Amino acid sequence: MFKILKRLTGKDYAYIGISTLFIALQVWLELEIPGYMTKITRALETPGTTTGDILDPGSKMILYAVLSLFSSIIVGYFAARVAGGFAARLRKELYDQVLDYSTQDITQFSVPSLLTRSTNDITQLQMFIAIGMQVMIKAPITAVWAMTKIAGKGWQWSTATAVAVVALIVMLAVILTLVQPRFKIVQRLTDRLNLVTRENLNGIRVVHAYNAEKFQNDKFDKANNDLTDTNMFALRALALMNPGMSLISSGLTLAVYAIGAYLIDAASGMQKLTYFSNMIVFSSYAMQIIFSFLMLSFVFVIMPRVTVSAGRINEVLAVAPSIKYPATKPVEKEANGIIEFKDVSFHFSDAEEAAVKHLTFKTKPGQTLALIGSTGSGKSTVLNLIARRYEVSEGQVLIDGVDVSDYPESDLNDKIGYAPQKAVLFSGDIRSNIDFGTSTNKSDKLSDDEIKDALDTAQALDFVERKHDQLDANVAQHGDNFSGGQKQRLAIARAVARKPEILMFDDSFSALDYATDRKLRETLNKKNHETTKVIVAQRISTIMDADQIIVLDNGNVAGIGTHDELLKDNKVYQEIAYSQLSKEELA
Ligand SMILES: Nc1ncnc2c1ncn2[C@@H]1O[C@H](COP(=O)(O)OP(=O)(O)OP(=O)(O)O)[C@@H](O)[C@H]1O
Repeated sequence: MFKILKRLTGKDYAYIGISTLFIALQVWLELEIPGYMTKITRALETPGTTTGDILDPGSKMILYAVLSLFSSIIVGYFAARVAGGFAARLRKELYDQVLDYSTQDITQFSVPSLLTRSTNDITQLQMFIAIGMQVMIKAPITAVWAMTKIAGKGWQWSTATAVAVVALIVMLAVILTLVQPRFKIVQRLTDRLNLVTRENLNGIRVVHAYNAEKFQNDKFDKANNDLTDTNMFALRALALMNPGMSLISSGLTLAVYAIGAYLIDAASGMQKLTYFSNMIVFSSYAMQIIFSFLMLSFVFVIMPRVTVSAGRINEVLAVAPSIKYPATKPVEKEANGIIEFKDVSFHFSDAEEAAVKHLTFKTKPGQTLALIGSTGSGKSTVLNLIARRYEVSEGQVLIDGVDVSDYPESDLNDKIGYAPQKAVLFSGDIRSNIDFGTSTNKSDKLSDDEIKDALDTAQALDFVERKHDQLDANVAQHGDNFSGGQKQRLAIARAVARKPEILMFDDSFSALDYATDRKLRETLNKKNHETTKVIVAQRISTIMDADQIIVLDNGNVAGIGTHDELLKDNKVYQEIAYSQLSKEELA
């Protein structure tokens, strides 16, 4: 927790300092009030007192109460500023950190857990700072100040107050020991509930189509009930705090009056009046002390959760992105668009077998490299290795003669235009989805003609032009208002518009009909003949014309060559080819 609070800035500490001054003022004003009460009590007991004698201390009491209210408003304002600003900075830091994570780093936490950490967990901390600034500073000042005010007014009363304070501390300690471990579990179960809900909402169509509502509901109920049960236990334990506090404060009042009754009874003459007014003042200050502890207990109620939340946020901040990029640009040794794999193997950390084994190949600029193989054979992994989304386990991946790990991130990204297997679109319009991100190869703002040219290459122009708003046509979240094939074409256009040295298509042509698939490749070859193209495909017809085809089989390289070469003597390739096309079509 303290580690995370180190992020408070000098300005925050200045605000905390100002708040402390106003809190001290507030406490002083509040502690002055019982003094006026004594004056009023004494005046009432004194014969010949007029209304004017009571009006003066009475109006001062009201004035002090109003000033105290204004002080607390000012403190509240600064507390909100510090807490809100701190939460915003922390959220940004967390977000930036997560954005730098590689796919593998993210799997350490899971997406729903990262979401809970950057929302719910940060809100807990924000609340803690806001309440803490008002209460944690005020309570000790009030308690100590009030104690000095009552010191020497009667050891019997002081002993009663000390007993009440010890009873309070013991009660808080017991309850918090019970509650703290539960809150740790609560945050984990909140992650789980988030995960199940997210999964259900994302897959809602499949859930309905398979009549799987009951199965999914049961999953949700389990996550929900687990969370509720754990929360209930913690909240029930915390609910004991209020009655416990009432019991102790009422017990103390009772003790103060009982002791007072005994002392007054034993005293004589004016001494009786002194004891009486001392008792009134004492009970008022004693309540201030107990009230300070009551306020502190609010902090202790949220403290267990906040400690867990701070730990969870620290966990994310402590995981440095596993892929590090150098800051300076390397000197390229070969022409643009040359990809070379030197005996590359890659192993997922949680997998038994390598996903890619001993792959060696080299492309020429403008060439088309194709990857084919059954599902799970390692094709997407090869693309991820080229873009350094994954770090090789063995061997070396080079682009233009330089190891990919020697490129700064943006330089490497500038070289590559990537259309992923599952097209990813962002809410906005077509223009913002095609003119996406930055690259040294394109202008900051693409002209309509450039965007249309990319759409034309991707065979997407016809359906975009049919839209009423054309380039300004709305794109919903995830591109849900477009068909699968349309989404893929828009994703291809986005990659093409980047004008990279290397274009990578991960099964991007699978949702296209054969004619569009062929036309797209022909246009690509014509307009982007200098660009190296890497195509992952399941269909032989998509890759037949490639300059180099790599056949993958369960991570192993089953063969590398042209279509004719592989068809002649590569068993795996022959199997795939003959299962899709006739001998005449393949010839
Ligand atoms: N994040 C991951 N963690 C562990 N193993 C993974 C992960 N992603 C993929 N794999 C495994 O690595 C192997 C290669 O996966 P890859 O996605 O490269 O296959 P692919 O040939 O592209 O398949 P497809 O044609 O179905 O897209 C598979 O066995 C897969 O189960």
